[in-house]
Amino acid sequence: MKTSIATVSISGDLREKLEAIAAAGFDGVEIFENDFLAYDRSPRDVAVMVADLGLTITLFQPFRDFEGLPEPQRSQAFERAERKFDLMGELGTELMLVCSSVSPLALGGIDRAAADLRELGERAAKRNLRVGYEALAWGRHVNDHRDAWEIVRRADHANIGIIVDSFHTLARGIDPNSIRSIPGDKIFIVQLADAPEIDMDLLYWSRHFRNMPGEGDLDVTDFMRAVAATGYNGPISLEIFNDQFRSGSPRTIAADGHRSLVYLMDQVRNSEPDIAIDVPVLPPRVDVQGVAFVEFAADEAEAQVLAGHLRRLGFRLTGRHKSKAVERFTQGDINIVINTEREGLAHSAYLTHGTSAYALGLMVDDAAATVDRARALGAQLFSQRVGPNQLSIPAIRGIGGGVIYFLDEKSPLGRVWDIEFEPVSDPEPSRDAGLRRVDHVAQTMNYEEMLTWILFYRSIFVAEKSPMVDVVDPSGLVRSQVIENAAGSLRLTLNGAESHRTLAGHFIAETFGSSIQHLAFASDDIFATAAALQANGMKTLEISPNYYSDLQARLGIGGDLLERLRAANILYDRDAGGEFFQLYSTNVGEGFFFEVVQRAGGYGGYGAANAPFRIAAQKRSLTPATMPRQ
Ligand SMILES: O=C(O)c1ccc(O)c(O)c1
Ligand SMILES: [Mg+2]
Repeated sequence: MKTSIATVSISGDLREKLEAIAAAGFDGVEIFENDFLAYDRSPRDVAVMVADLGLTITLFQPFRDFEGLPEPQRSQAFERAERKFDLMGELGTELMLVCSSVSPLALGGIDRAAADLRELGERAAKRNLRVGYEALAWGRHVNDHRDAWEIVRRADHANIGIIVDSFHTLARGIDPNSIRSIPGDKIFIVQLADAPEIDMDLLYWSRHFRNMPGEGDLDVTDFMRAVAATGYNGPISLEIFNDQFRSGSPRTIAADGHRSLVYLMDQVRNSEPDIAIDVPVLPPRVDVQGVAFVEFAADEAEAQVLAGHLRRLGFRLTGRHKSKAVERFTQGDINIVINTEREGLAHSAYLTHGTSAYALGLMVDDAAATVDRARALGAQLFSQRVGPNQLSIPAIRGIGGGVIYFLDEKSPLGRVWDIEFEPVSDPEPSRDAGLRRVDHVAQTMNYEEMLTWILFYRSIFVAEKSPMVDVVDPSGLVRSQVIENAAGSLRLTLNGAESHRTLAGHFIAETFGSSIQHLAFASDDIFATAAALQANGMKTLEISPNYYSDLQARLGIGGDLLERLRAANILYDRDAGGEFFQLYSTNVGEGFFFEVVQRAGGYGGYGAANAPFRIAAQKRSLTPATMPRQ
């Protein structure tokens, strides 16, 4: 199946757009007329450029306000179409999109529109061109693909077909299964876009908030399944109007687009096994069984400081790497690795970001298949020279240039600790604090990167995203999005900072880029954990007394429980499923921190209601010299 993307989806001038589109691996491109008009080379030059990049032009668009006009506007519209047919000849493209009219002059009437399209088909046929008719969701008389199809059917001309666009259908809540009754060869091209669920004017929503399939909330897979059922085998083409993408990196946006189509077609193939769909077979989405380890890069001095934090959290030094400057700390099922090597990626991560949690190890069923899937989805593979007593651990690059390693039980990877590490007993053991496993990993990034990473995680792993939550930092908004699986064995929170004055923004600025900002560990008894942490000399983040007064008013928490929460600086939340308890470390460096949580019952959230108060407390505890006060 051929992939395509509209030039309007990418930032830059026409050359930059086309280069990024070719580099991302697309077969074709829709030339959005304004992108051509704004460019200063001739149509023939553009045709050569497109061909030199190995692309074909799948569509020229849009031709507006054509059908249903009275005279003299009707004749003028045909004249206008002839001029655009001339241009298409020079560009070397044979398909034009006519979108349904929004003109106040348009008269409406299905037969009138059909007659106009039939005549346009006659004119197009003389030049071996074809015309596809698309219902805009806000079209004056035609705003539903079912009406567009009836018009195309009545036009009854070989050179006239329909163009379906997932946004226009899904945004209006039209059942995409109505596409199944359209003959596949009358669908001239399929345009795809997703969008976040926002209640707003259709035109504004479409022009500013579309995003790549898989990044939003529309059921684009369901739409594409219906298209596939018609036997359609032309190009699938992204048409994404998005303010962020217009200012984003052309290469990144184009690469995300290509990934979204590979992912989408994989989903379609899996859900329509009886339809022959010409796309490569990928290993299935990967079920993550848990976080096997988190690896920090540090120098020797900072490794000591970090080890101190870990010991106060109840971790013990339990292993030393046989050939590298790497130590393993454990508690419950949690493994924390500190890497102080002077070469390799850990060292470059340290030089770039300072002490940082630059790598994540995930336990999966099949590490090799995981990397195969990730590669097919355009992820960058990572490997380093393997020394004696070392396994070659399959890995890909993740957020901020970090790494995600994969371990499995079916290969020696599951015995990595025995193979690569020498057991040691901690010379400075602290009290076990009852931390059982990693509850979640929080990654902070610039807001513009969030969609990229949402798509990255969702396309590779079995994971869903929950709605975006706005978290109020005293100095600005931070947007938070959860990626998690049903079992809760993969829980990632992605935080997008829009301002450098927020805690998240400060962290990105000080550590030179996106990375893991906090690790949350699960306890089965947070009060016992708090007592152990205190015995170990750990300082927890101090929460304002005002917070506890409100807890009493808001949730009716009183008496002994309120006192115990207040005394241990534990935050509390409740949802329909159960209760949630959280406590925080003070900052480790420039905004990194640890969290301890207890989920009682089936609490499914992350304490979003508490975030503003926790962030305010963290900002109070940062040194005023480095952290701008509001
Ligand atoms: O927003 C628009 O006008 C517009 C134009 C052409 C399209 O294909 C489309 O889906 C929307
Ligand atoms: Mg469209």
